[in-house]
Amino acid sequence: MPQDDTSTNELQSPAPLHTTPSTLEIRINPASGRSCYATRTVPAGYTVLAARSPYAYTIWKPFRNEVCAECWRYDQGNRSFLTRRDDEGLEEERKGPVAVKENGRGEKTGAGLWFCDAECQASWLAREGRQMVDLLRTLEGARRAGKTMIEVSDRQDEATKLTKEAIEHTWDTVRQEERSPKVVRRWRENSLNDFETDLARYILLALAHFAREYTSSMASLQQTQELACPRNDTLPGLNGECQWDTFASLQCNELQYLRTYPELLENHIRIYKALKSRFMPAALSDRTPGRIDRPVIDVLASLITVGNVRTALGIDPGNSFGIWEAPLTEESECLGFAVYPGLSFFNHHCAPNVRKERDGRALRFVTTREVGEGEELCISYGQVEGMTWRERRKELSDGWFFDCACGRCIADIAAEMQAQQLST
Ligand SMILES: C[S@@+](CC[C@H](N)C(=O)[O-])C[C@H]1O[C@@H](n2cnc3c(N)ncnc32)[C@H](O)[C@@H]1O
Repeated sequence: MPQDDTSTNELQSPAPLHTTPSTLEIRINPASGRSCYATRTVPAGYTVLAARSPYAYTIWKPFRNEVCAECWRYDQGNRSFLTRRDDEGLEEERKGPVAVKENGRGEKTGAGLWFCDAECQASWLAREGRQMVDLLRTLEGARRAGKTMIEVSDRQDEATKLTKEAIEHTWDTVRQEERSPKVVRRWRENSLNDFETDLARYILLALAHFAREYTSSMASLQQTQELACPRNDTLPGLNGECQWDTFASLQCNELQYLRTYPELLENHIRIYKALKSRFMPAALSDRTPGRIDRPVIDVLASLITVGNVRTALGIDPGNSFGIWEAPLTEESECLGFAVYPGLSFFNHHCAPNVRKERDGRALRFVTTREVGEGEELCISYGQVEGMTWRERRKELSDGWFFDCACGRCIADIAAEMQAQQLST
């Protein structure tokens, strides 16, 4: 999983969480794809873009009961500040039967949400809706008992690399299988390990947001809409808060990622099967509480397609930001990852002019120096600034699957070539 150095440690005087769309525009950089450019001179310390909340995210299971699901506060494993769980304390307001399930050991399955207090809980519920708690709880029912950490093995050699055709063929087989409702029902018997369940939570959040956007636009427009995603060359609106169309237009790194970690294809398929089978309307009808909104569930079920799940899985590597324990040190824990679609059009530079500032679940991008009109606005994807160009390239190629074409690398390579020519 690519990681980055997002942290609050650089936060001195928090800039306002406003977005300033007129400050930047997205254009194509021939060497690195879509990229953000300043439309006017921007002073140092200026927030060029911000998002209050990610479109989709996950907190890794080992940290789930140590991190507030709303403000992402983490206190080195101390849990005493977390006083509320899931929708605890709100039971009396429920319309239907309580959606608590039991696992094989007779323990209650929760939704995996812990909050500092009623205020954090209320903020989360106001944004995500109470039915999201039930959806997460339903998904948690698929989690295999026992402890499984992230399972990513060492890189494979060339001979074992997956091809695009092999990936397509594998997914086509899944598409064939799912034609039979009986087969899909059987998929419900499969359980997921922790890594798979955590990735499935991220996908579920994204698709639940999509379903909500879709149903509300249906309600307001009262006309049929096209569910298909926009093409990959779409230039999105410049707003830190985004919808599915911007999310789905992010660069997909499925092939590069699976070629590096081929065994993950199996995890991806298990995740898809769990989502598909557990959120079938029929599967939910006998289990979910009265407050789950049927139209949203029906739309959600229809959005759990091979295409949409692959989109979400392919976006994670290369676009997600690590949620790092702050302040950032060598020992900081990576608590999870989050995708903020509006912020994913910033390219990497080995001498960046924009820094990331995480403030709770909000992320803002702030200039580190004055940036001239027309200049590219770039962040650093990792902590590579102190490395040689060869080290930087390796780090970026290994973690982010691209050969860096930033101005600093081009200049460093050119200087080395010139020095070599002079010495011969
Ligand atoms: C988060 S996306 C940035 C937006 C992307 N350019 C696009 O068109 O969607 C990261 C991807 O942008 C490209 N990229 C970013 N910085 C780059 C750089 N310095 N050199 C080459 N490619 C870069 C790589 O393909 C990388 O995987």
